[in-house]
Amino acid sequence: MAIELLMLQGVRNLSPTNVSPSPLVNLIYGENGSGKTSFLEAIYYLAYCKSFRTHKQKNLIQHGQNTMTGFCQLPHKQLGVERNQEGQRRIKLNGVCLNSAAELASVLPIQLLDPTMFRLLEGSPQLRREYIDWGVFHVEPQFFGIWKQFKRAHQTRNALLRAGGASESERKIWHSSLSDLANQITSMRIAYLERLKPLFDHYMARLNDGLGVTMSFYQGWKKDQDYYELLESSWKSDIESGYTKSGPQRADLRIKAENVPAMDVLSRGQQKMVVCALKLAQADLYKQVSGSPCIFLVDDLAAELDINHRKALCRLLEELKCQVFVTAVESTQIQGCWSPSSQLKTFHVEHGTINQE
Ligand SMILES: Nc1ncnc2c1ncn2[C@@H]1O[C@H](COP(=O)(O)OP(=O)(O)OP(=O)(O)O)[C@@H](O)[C@H]1O
Repeated sequence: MAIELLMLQGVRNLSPTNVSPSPLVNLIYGENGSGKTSFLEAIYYLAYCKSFRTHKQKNLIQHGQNTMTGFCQLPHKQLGVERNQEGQRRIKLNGVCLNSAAELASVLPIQLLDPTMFRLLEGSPQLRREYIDWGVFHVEPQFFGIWKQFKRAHQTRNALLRAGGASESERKIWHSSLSDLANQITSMRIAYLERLKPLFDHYMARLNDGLGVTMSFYQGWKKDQDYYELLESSWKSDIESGYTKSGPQRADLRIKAENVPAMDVLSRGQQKMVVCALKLAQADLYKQVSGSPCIFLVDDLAAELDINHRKALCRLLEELKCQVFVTAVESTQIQGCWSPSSQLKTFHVEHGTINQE
C-alpha cells in the first residue's frame, strides 16, 4: 500500500498541498514550526479521522478557515475526508460516503513513530490493548464485531452491578454470553501475539541486542481460571465495586528488560527502540497476512536516536519495502541513512509550503 497522490487544504499552517510521494522513502525537512508534523498529522487523519497529537480535531483546521480536506490516491482506491468547524465530517471511499470512521480501519494501514512513542510502554494498558487489537483486527477481521458485542455485554453487566444485581437466571445468561465472547477475544489475542513474538525478538535483536527485552501477555484475569466461574464468584464483590474487575477489558502487554518493567530501567532512547521493534513486528506480520506493507509516519527521527540506531531503523524500514514519510529539521540528519534503492524523494517545508527538491 502506498499513497500515490496526496492533496490537502485548510490543514493547520499548510498551504494547499499537492504531492506525489515516492512509493518508498519520503524525507520532509524544514525549520521548527514549518509544518512537518502537520503534514504527517494530515495523513494520519485520512487513515483514522483523528489526530495523533490532540483530542480536539477542530485544532487541525487552519485558523480563519471553515473546512479542511484531505484526499489521497491509493492503488485502485480514492479516499477523501472533510471536516468543518461545526464538527461535521464526510468520508468518501471511491466516491461513496462512509457512515463511520471505523469503516476506514483497513483502507490505510498506518504505523506511527513519533517523539512520544515511549508512552506505549509507560502509558496506560489501554494503549497497549489498542496496539494488540490493531494487529488482531488486521489478521482476524471478525475481531472487531466480537469486541463490540463484548463491550455491550460488559456495559450491561456493569449497569446491573450498579443497579444492585439481577435475577439468577438473568445473571447466568449474561455471564455465559460474556465469557463466550471474552474467551474468543482472548484466544485471538493470544494467537496473534504468538505470531508476533518471534518477529518482535528479531527486530529487537537488529535494533538493540543485549537489552534482554521480553514480552508477555496478561489476559485480564488468571490464566488457568475459567472466566464464567470467575464472573459468577466475583458477582458480590463486583456489586460492591460497581464494575467488572476482571476480563479482556483489563488485558495488557507486559514488556520487561531483564525481568524488570522496561520503563523502569531503559533509557528514553532504548524505550523508543523497543517501541520501534513492536511497530516493525506488527507491520511485518501485517504484510505477511495482507500481502501489502503498512505506511510508516516517522516524526523527528533524530530525536533521541543516535546515528547508528537511526541507520539501523532506516535499514529495517527499507527491508520492509514500505512507504515511509520521515521528518527532520535538517535533511542531513537522515538523508545519508538510506540506500540508493530507497527511491528517496526529498521535500522542503517552509512556512507551510511543501516543495519537492
Ligand atoms: N489551526 C492552525 N492554523 C494555522 N496554523 C497552525 C494551526 N495549528 C498550528 N499551527 C501552526 O502550524 C505550525 C506548524 O506546526 P508543526 O508542528 O507542523 O511544525 P513542525 O515543522 O513539525 O515543527 P517542529 O520541528 O518544531 O516539530 C506552527 O507554527 C503552529 O503554530
